[in-house]
Amino acid sequence: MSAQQLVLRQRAELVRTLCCGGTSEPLESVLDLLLSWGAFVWEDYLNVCGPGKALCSRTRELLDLTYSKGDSACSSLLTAFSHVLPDAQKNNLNLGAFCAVQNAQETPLCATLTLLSDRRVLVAKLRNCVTEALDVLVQKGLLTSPECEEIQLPVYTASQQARRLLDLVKFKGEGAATVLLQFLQKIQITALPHTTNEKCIIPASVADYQKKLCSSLSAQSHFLSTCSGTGKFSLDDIYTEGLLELGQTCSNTLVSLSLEDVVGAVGTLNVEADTVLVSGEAGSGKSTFLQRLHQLWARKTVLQNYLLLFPFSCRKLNTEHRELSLKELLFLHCCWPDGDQNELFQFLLDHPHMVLFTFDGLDEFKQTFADDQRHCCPTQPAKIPILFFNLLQGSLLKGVRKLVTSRTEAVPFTLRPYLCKEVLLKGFSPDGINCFVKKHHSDPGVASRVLELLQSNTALLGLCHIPVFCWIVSKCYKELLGSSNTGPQTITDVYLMVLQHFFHHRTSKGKGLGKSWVQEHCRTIMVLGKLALQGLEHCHYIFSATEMQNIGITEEDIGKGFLIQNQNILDSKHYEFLHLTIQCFFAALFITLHNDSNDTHTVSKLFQTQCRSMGCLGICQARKCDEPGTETSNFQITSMFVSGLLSQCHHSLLVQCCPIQALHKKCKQVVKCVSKGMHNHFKSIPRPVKDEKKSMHAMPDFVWLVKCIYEMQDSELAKNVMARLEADHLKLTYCNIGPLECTALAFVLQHLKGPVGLQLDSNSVGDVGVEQLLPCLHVCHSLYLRNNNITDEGIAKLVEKGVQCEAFKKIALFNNKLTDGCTQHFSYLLKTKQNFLSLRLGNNNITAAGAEQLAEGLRCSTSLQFLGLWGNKVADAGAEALGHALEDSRTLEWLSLVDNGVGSVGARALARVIQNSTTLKELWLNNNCITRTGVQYLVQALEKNSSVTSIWLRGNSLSKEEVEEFSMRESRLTF
Ligand SMILES: Nc1ncnc2c1ncn2[C@@H]1O[C@H](COP(=O)(O)OP(=O)(O)OP(=O)(O)O)[C@@H](O)[C@H]1O
Repeated sequence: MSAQQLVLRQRAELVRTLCCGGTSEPLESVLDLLLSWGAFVWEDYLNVCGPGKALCSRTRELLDLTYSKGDSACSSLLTAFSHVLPDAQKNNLNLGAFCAVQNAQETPLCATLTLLSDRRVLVAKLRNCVTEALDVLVQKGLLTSPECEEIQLPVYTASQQARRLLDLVKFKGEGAATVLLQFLQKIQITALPHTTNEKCIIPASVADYQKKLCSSLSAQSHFLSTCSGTGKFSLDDIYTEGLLELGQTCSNTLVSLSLEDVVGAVGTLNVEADTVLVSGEAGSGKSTFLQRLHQLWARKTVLQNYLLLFPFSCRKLNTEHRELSLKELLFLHCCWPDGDQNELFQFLLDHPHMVLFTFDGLDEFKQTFADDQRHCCPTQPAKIPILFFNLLQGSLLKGVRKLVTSRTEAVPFTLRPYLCKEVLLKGFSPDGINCFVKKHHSDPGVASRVLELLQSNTALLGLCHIPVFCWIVSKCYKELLGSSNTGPQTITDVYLMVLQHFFHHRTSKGKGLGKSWVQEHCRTIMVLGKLALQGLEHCHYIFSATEMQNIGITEEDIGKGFLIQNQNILDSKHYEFLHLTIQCFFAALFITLHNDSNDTHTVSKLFQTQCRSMGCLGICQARKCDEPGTETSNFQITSMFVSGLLSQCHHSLLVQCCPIQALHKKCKQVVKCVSKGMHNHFKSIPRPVKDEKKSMHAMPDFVWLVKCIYEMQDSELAKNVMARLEADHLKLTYCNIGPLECTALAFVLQHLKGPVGLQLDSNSVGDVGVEQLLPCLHVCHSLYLRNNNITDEGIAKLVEKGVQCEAFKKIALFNNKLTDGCTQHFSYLLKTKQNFLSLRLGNNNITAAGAEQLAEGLRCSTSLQFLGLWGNKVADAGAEALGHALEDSRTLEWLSLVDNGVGSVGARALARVIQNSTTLKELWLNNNCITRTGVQYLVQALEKNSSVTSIWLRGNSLSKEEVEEFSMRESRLTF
């Protein structure tokens, strides 16, 4: 297909790809290349970049103009796309193989032309030293100060400033261009901007301040700060590495990031932005991660390219109502300088790349992020939200690295264009859970008993992937080990256990908890519950002593340990709940137990979907209506707790505090709300396109409602709800599904009327999650688990159950952690299940030995149609084993051995499959090392085959001439 046709056919995708990040940098980089390759002249450039045009219009203009210029310009355009886009985006486009354009350019004869021909490289170099370059040009009288100011207007990103400078210098002529090129040659900036400039002289006031910052951060981070009222653990003793992954991976491999990587350049999607987001669900360890980062920086163990680190807590920023300048904000909220403030601040302004800001809990910030008010002056006072938002955008202190944590579901859409990357904190891995429990219990006997208990209660083990639950389980180990029944299954069970634990341990010595402990502590529960609910309604998480007194909270109530003194506000006593999730739990207790006949709507209001945008319970007004915030997240957690508390199994406990009729009534309300919520969700499923199956793309709300049903442990409700679902395919990709969600999903989905395809790609299911999904495997005809950290262990359990499920016919496990250890299980599956259709194991770690194992099963299968082994390492020996096994297959239609180190020996074995098969349609062998001999086998086999439509052989060991020769001989070969 010609380049022009490719541009036309993919117009919508090309526009979407260039515009999806919300920044114009990719478009401008493409234009840089087109200019430098001579595909565009200056007028073209101005036409596309005309002032006031939206990004999409500019991109369309670019495509139109290039198309009108013909095939050669289009091939330059596609090449430019392929240079500029990250791999992940390129994968979805066909950019052809037009790569020789830039080489055609001759070495330019003069400096102004060099500015044009080397434009992309020059922009990259210059963006780190625009100020220095301007200084040189001004000193030589080649530019004026107003021209410099114009270039450095804060609305422009560093790259845009660099481009404006190049353009201006070009128009100034040869003299200016020569000076600029000489300057760039001299400084030879190759390193990233975030490395410390060795030549920088650090003034004494800055060095002193750094020392003070380090010692204050060391002190603050010594003890674990959240949940810290419950026995002081030093962070060193308890800190356990959590799983950190890039939000959007540029490659197909899952990378677990180190702490340095989180802040560093790895995974950057937008080089112009300075803000890194670390997101995760409630209790996944975001605050603890930041605390560890502060501690290690203060010890000079990590991130030493940042000379200064300013830690902020959004919870504390909420309490600041004054207008402050940036300088005041830094010094008042982080660390007060003893030396010369002006010199220190000036250093900061001059060396932004040496400074790191951290903001904990963006989701807790009262106002939603907005970028409509610009504030660029570092000395002018402004309201806190304005300062904060302008810092994140880079309008204030451009170049300072910002690290922000937030609950995933509360990240505002408007913030995305200002993020250089997103890192997901996914809680503990199975090893992490082991490690945490062992750290928590100094007695190894206790630790191993707790771990044994977790292994025997997989629902609880699933919960423990979230650190806050792991903490509760470890804290309440006595209750757990002593319990005679199955132990907690739901989050509500776990929080009830912590409630019981605290009341037990803070009750006067010798007096244990009686059966009627809820009744005994009803007053405390209700006053703390009221405080918690009022707090949630107002996004209020820190409480003054007066507020607490007004509600009737006494010293004795405080003494129960659920509230701890806030360490950041020193002038008077302020309290916060041990953890935000505990605040949600108390709010839920209040909603459940409060028995006011006038108040019949609280439960319904809590569940109403629209109430989450209007301000739940009618009060939360601070945020914009269309944005999710913490209140959404917190009210969702609260409603899960309400569902759990109203579960039949807790009635006997709660009836001590609330009449049974009232509990029944509220329970009915929850059932009604959940059913209605689900029903509305199902109603919104679009009709299927012709010839396609009806597919439900589940939104996060669906997962939340599923979790509510699970908390209620109400199978009847699950059955009734699922009876109404009419879909063949459930798509839950990128929905933060971990083991805990898998438990809830299986509880509900097992009641589906008929089998569906369940697509869970790109979540954190893991082996524990796989095990949790088993109860619903009989209603899955296809299971998609790409990118889910699954190992051979998970596969063993999956196959064991899978062979018993008649409907289960397809599985996709692309990009997990599978090795040869899984192939014996699949082999067994293929032998045992003679209706199994599709096995996709791409991008794992399967070698020839694994392929040989698999071959045993393949030989016996009379049903398999699709076999995908893309990106493994089966090599010739593996291909031979597979080839021999598939020789007699009467069902195989599609086989992929792309990128497997297969040579001509392997090709020969596969040729025999082709020769014998009457069903095979496609064989994918790209990126292997097949030579002429191998292709000859394939061609000969094709002569005897009429079913195959294509064999893909791109990227093998063939010369250009050989490719041409074979293309002529056999049109079904694709090179
Ligand atoms: N890496 C870790 N090592 C040891 N314990 C941890 C770790 N992360 C979290 N925890 C435990 O989990 C508790 C909750 O963690 P944390 O407050 O950091 O979660 P969070 O993600 O900030 O929660 P939220 O979104 O609700 O604010 C901590 O008090 C601690 O007990």
